[in-house]
Amino acid sequence: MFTEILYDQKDVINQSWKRCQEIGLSQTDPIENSILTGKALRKIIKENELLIKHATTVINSLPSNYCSKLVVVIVDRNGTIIHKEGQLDVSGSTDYLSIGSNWSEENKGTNAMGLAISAKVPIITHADHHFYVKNQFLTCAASPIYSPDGELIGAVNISARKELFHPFIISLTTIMATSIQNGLLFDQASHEKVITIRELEAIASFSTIPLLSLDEDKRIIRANQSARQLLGENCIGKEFHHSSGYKTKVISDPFQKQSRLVMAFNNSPKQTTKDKKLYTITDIIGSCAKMNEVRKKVKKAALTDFPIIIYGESGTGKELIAQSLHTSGLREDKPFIAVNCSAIPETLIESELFGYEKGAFTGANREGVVGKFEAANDGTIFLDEIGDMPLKAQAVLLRVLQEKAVTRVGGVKPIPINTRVIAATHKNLRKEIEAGRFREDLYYRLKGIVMTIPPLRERSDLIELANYLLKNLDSPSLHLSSEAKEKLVSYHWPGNVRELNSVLMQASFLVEGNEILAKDLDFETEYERTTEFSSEDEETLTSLVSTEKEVIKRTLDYVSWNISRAASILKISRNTLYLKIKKYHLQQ
Ligand SMILES: Nc1ncnc2c1ncn2[C@@H]1O[C@H](COP(=O)(O)OP(=O)(O)OP(=O)(O)O)[C@@H](O)[C@H]1O
Repeated sequence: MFTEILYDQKDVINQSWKRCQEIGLSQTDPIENSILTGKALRKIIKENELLIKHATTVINSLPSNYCSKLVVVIVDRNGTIIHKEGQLDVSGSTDYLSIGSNWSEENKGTNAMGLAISAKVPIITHADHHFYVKNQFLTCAASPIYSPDGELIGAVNISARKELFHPFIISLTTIMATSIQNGLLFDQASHEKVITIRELEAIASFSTIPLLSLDEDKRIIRANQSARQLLGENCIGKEFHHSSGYKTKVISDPFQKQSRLVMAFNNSPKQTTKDKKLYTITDIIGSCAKMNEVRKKVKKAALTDFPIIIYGESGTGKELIAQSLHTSGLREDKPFIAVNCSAIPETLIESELFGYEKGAFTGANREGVVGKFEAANDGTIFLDEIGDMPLKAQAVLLRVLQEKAVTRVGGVKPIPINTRVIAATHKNLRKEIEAGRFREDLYYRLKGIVMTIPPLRERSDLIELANYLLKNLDSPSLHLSSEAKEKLVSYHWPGNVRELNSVLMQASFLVEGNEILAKDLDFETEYERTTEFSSEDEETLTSLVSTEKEVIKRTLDYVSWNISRAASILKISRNTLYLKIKKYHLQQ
């Protein structure tokens, strides 16, 4: 049994021995035994305070007689022992495995702690697996410990005299490492939504609970090791989708309670604004005449309650302007609610905008739901992509604007609404009216002040904006060479500021040194693909269009029509994806 269990680890141990020999260690030499003490020790203990706190909790949960013949230690990411429980049954060597000693492979030769840190695997080193003869009386098992962000932060190790070897000791260190990780995750995620996930077909293969912490946009902020095994090591920062073959259970969700409270009772609006970090007027960068004009209009319009229509191509900053209008105005402390009008399915438009009472229809949330208008009461509602709103939905919207009240689906009592309305679109609404796709009466309800955001290619302050965006990337010392500036200025920027940001991000990754050269600027072909084709050969055009349609359909089907996920796979914005679904009449 013993050899079987250790078989997989043989390679790891052999390679470790090889490294020890390569760096000139000799099995019979005295072992390096310097020990950190005083200020230096206090410093690393302070740095690892949280790790020690959670490790202590886990160790204390072991039966009290457990540590009588073995010792449990925690090492930091460099292999230094920062916590110890129990004593080794070694006569004359009471300070074996003492706090402050370093058990990295370079110092102590092949050993479980050192290997758990360097090879990042749970490992047993038994008897003569240890490189130094002096350590061969030991049997040790260690498992690495990761932070909720997936960084290796240390290891938990159990050691005993070799006669006390038990193969299951490695399971114990692994369970302890997982418990410590979960403790850290819960600690750090106390204000976040934490869920556990189960892959439908693979429940049995994972013995520990996969835990995720999500932010309000359902992005993964933290994940324990089991969750990363299921979702991939690079899952942090990605959106999590309940639909993709996982069963989930909410463990704690303080922010949902909070936002429900805000939405239902509207009694903590300052927090809503702060939580969502809305843009303010100082975030509008650019000093060209057209942007100065926009900024002037924003300042003036913010102090009124007139409805506003913002025109501008995709990525020009319409939402930035809408948020700045809100944060510069009298409703600054009240909610700002954005609605993507092209994204709401016709059948759900009323429940989305008006909300619904409990039990209003099959599948409805049991507690009922607050609609967008009610959530935006006293604040601002931002109707994005208004030009893409289906006609039926337009009729519903018109009703709210006329009546200044909403009645929840399944409810009877009209709720008065006092909301500032800001709409935005990349379409010419006049033309849409002429084509019969937009209601004229709605247009006049929405049209108070009109603002047009210039496309980036018409702005003379492109380099100023580029410098600002560069500064906001992680490397503030980066700057543009004169050829790079010329290349930026001569490009036509179909994706506007959003595209500029992504080109600079890519350049900051490609650049060698601090100066971004023209060759580092890689313009996105995706934008080329999404622009209209005009002078193409008709056959090529048809085949390109049908290929695009096919790829989009296949991707949507693959992710069960999860729009965010499909957009992320296709590397286009959600809005662009909605436009394409519409253009190609794609259906689920
Ligand atoms: N003048 C500006 N100054 C600073 N950042 C800007 C400016 N204009 C746009 N941006 C940035 O560009 C990105 C796109 O802006 P935003 O989402 O407001 O565009 P949009 O017109 O609403 O796009 P879409 O129509 O595709 O939703 C954001 O990250 C925004 O912060």
